[in-house]
Amino acid sequence: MWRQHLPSLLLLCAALCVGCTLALSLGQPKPLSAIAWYDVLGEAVTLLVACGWLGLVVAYRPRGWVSHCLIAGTGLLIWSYALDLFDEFFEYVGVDHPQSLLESAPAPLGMLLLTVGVAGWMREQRIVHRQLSGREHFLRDHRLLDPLTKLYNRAYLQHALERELELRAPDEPLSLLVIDVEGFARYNHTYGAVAGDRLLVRISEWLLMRMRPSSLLCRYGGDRFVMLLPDTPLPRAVRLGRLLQDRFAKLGDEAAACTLRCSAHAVDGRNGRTAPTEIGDALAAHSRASRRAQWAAAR
Ligand SMILES: Nc1nc2c(ncn2[C@@H]2O[C@H](COP(=O)(O)OP(=O)(O)OP(=O)(O)O)[C@@H](O)[C@H]2O)c(=O)[nH]1
Repeated sequence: MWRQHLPSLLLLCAALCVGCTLALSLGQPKPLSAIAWYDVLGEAVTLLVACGWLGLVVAYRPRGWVSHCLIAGTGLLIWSYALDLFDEFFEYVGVDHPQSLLESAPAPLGMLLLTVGVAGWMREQRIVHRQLSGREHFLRDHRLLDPLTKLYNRAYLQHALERELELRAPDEPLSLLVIDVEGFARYNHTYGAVAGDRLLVRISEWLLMRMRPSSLLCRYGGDRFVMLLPDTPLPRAVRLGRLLQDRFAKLGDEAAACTLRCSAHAVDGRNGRTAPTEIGDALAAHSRASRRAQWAAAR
């Protein structure tokens, strides 16, 4: 993100160099005994904090007038604080007025720009919040969210897969990962449905933290989740499934009563294969694989 702000940063550096050169050329160094070190400490920390603000703005803000105001505002404060620090080490005999003008005038202007920038930032946040809550209402009204985990539900999965099949390039790989919590019925029975609900929410959050932002996690129903993995060939989806199974097994605590079973499926989407067919086949293959594994374990 910071590269977008390179011109503003270069301008700020140039202005600071000019300010420091002027301050150096106008002032005489003070003897060490005349330096007030507590003032130096306080002013240096203030300067560092202002630099930290600037760092946060350039690291996280996109380009635009709000960012320009924030950068210019913090830049002017940095200028003022830097010159303020300088006059702890230099004295300005006979040039007091130009020096104090150089040092003091930018601070109120910087504060003004910062205030305008922060007001713009808050306005942006209100707009983003309004849009997000509008989207959430839409999803809830159209029954596309699972009420327990707040993940998308099976209707949304079908809709998302249909869109993916329509829009993706023909050679772009696409996979589905079916994830089942084995032993969940026993867990429910032992600890109660409320604890079961809590475990489902925990597992959904755990899964969300382990997937790429472009993937989509849905609660298909009961203890079954489906992850839609765009741009993912089957072997990579298989590896992800194994990784999730292994990591979940190492989680310990109450989740140790259950295990995850994952199975990956390549989505073809050709020869008239629709989203419901692909999802249905993936779930059927998953159930067959689970039954086979359970028989093998029971023998
Ligand atoms: N607490 C809770 N339980 C649920 C919810 N939805 C479904 N269940 C229960 O989840 C269990 C799912 O059953 P199964 O799929 O047989 O569970 P399992 O023991 O993991 O069996 P396999 O997946 O076949 O290994 C049932 O007991 C359901 O009553 C829910 O929202 N909350």
